[in-house]
Formats: sequence, C-alpha cells, structure tokens
Amino acid sequence: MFKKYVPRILSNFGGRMAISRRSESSFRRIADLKSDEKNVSIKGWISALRKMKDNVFVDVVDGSSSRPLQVVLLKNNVPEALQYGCSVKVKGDLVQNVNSQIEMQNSDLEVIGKCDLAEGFPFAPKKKYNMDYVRQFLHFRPRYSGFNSLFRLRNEATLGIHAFYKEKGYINVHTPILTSNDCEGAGEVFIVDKPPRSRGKKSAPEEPVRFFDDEAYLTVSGQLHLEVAARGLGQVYCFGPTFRAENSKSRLHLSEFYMLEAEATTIESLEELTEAVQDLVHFVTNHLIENCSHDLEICRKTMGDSNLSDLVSNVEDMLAPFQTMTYDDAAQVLLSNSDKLKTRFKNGENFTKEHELFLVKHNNNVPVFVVEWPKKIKPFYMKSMKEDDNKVLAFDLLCPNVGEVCGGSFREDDLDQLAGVLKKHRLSDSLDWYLELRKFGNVATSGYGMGFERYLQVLLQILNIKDVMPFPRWPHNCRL
Ligand SMILES: NC(=O)C[C@H](N)C(=O)O
Repeated sequence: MFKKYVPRILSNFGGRMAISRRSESSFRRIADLKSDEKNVSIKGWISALRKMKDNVFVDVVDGSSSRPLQVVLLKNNVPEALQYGCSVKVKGDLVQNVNSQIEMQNSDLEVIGKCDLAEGFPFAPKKKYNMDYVRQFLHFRPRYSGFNSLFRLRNEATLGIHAFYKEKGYINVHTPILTSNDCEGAGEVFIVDKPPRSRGKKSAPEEPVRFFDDEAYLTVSGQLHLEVAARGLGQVYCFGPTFRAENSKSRLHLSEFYMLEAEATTIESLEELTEAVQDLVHFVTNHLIENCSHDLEICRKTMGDSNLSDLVSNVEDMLAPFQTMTYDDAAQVLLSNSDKLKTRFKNGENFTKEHELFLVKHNNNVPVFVVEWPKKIKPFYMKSMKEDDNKVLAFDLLCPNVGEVCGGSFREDDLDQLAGVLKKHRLSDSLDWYLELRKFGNVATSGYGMGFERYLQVLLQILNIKDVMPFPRWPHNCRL
C-alpha cells in the first residue's frame, strides 16, 4: 500500500494541498496586485520615468504582466542612480488612481542594479528598434517589451497545447533528442560526436568517437517514436526541440526549433485528421486570446511587420474554418496563374515558398490544407491512396506569412507494402523494429507535426522566425 506523504511545508486544507506561507517570498508579482493593500514589496526593472513638479512617476515591470506598475515617488526621495533599465526594489501602498489603475504611493525605492546608457546599455527609453538590431542583444531581449510579451505568449501557448491534448485524452510522451534514426526524409541531420579524450595527448589511448562507437543524431522528428508509443497508448503527442542541419539562412528556418507532433490510432480518414489539426489551432489561439490578449497586441504592435500587409493574417483568420484543396486542384491554380509567379511550377513537384503563399492568398488568406500528394515527393512512411497508388494520404497546412506550418499523413501499415518500401530505401536493417510494429498487434496510425515557431509567426505577424525563438540557432550563429 502507498502511504500518503505530506511534506512538512505543506498543509492539507479540505483535501487540497496548499503551500505554507512560510515558503513564500516577501516580494509580490505585479500581475497579482490588488488595490488597497499596504506595505507591498516588488522587484523589477524601470521601463519608463516621467518627472513632474513634485513627483516622479516610475513604471516598473517584473515579467509577470504586460502592464507596468506605476510607482509615485516624491522628488526628494528619488535615488541618484534611478534610470531607465535599472533594477529596483520598491515598497509602498497600493491605491486605485484616477485612471482606475493600481498605483503605488508612499513609495520607497532602492536601486539594486544600475543601468547606464552612457556605459553602453544598447536600449534607450521610448525608442523603437528594428528587429535586426534587437537580435544582436539576445542577453537583453527578454527586457525589450515585445520580447517580454513573446516569452509569456510562448509559455501560455505551451500550456494551451497541453490543455488541448489533455482534453482529447492524448498522452504526452518524452521522445528522445539523441536518436539512431536519421532516415525520416525530413531533412539533414546533426551527427552526435564525442570528442576523443586523447586529442592533444599523444600517450593517451584513442577514445571512441560518435556515440560510443555507434551512430547517433539529434532528432529531426519524434514521429517514429510516437508510432511506437501509439501502439500501446492509442493517442500520443510530443512537444520539444527538433534539429535540422540544412545550411539555410532563410527567414523561416532555424537549426533548432520546437515541433509539436501527435500520433493516433483513433483517426480514420484524412478529413478527420485535418479536422483534428484545425481544432488544435483554434483551441490554442482561443486560449491565447482568453489568457493574454494584451501580450498578443503588444507583440504584434512592436514586433509585427506591417510591410507584410498582403501576406499576414488577422488573429481571426486563424479562427476561421480552414479551406481544403487537393494537390491536383492546387496545381491547376498555380499553372493557370504562371504569369503571376516568379518561380515556375511543374506539375507533380513540390511547391516553392512563393507557390505556398500564392495558394494562401488565393484562399483569401485563410489557412488551407492541401491534401492527397504525389507519392514520389513525400517521405517513405506515408500510406498510398486506395484510389490512386501514385498519391499518398497526406496533407500540408499552408498559412499566411510563412506557408507550411504543419504536415501530416496516414502511415503505411501494410506489412508487405512497407517491407518493399524499406528495401527500396535501404532501410530494412535500421528500421527492422518499425516493420515489426506492423507484424505484431498492428493497427493503422496517422499523425502530424506542427512547427511551433511558424504558428507563432503567423499569429503575431512576425517576419523572421529568429524573433519568435528566445535563443535562436541558425547556420554560424550559436550565440549564448
Ligand atoms: N510527426 C510528423 O508527421 C512530422 C513529420 N515527421 C515531419 O518531420 O515533418
């Protein structure tokens, strides 16, 4: 029997655990403040200063909210080092001011860390900087108002994603980052290499390199592991860092990004699969609107690119019913508009970014699923259509600003078919276990992978993917 263990710092109120006040910090978070409280202490950074005749009005932010707390200081009570950007401790009484906002009065302010523009702090008060400039200072970006909001949005979207899957009964699986499969057809892989200890020391014995003499890679997708987990758990998902080694410096690629992937035995048609993706996008977008609409507004205003006007979506576009068109229909649209395209489209081939964006625009900037793709341009694991063996049961979800945000398919589950495909791709040895999944207790699965940063780019109208990732990595750039 398990005995219920109640840690000393926890007390049990009516069956619900509450953390004892003794473990709480004496500092409060701005988001939690209410008016008419006295002697409240906060810690944060100065985001604005306004000097009046008798008072100085100071805006303090602490990361908990997009709204700063206004602190009123008497002029003769202002520390000398007080400047935009410095870190402070403030204590005072909270009241509701004439603008119905909470304000701190009778305040005592202590500067904890000075911040001097003259000594080289790269951001001046009230100035708007372009994203390329801000990106040079990854170590200060969380304090820049748009990024401050972005971090909270990423957090809230993550919570929304987990809430969505919990509601749908999916199990979160921690798929590995180090993996021995490099063969998804998803892109180029980073190879894991252990540096030989002997390097530089002639006498020491040679140490094995790579992954203890074996091949190992940084994951390009958790899909194959999810296919394992789904045949046991039914409905699974993973959400974690994913790595691609393409030498691309485009505004849409990172060497490390977050991908949300799901796999299920319970979905029976391509229509159901695309519906599941639409539900996910709608749920997470609504979750963000409900929980951090001000952050959404700030992010779009300070970091969004208004030059994108004909490419961007409104938040509402992400909540509209998405469109669906077959690859063949999409191909017809591109062929009949070839005079408007810079890159030539050849039927049966993949779309370029320009083609993807053209198709979205053609659908009035509402996200569009392109379904039923030619087999020869899609990865080996996709299931052929019964009606046409040259097509696979797959989709790409195309969105404004970025093009493809999500891709998915039914997986080939026929043992003989898959054995043939693996043989053709010389994968029979490395993916023997993948084939065995179809041999013992098999059930068909389908799933998808959504680029988290691309979704945020669409929602926030942000041009460059590097600006929706806290610490972006791209070719030749691994700062911090
Ligand atoms: N789980 C998925 O379907 C995503 C797919 N493996 C990809 O990397 O694009």
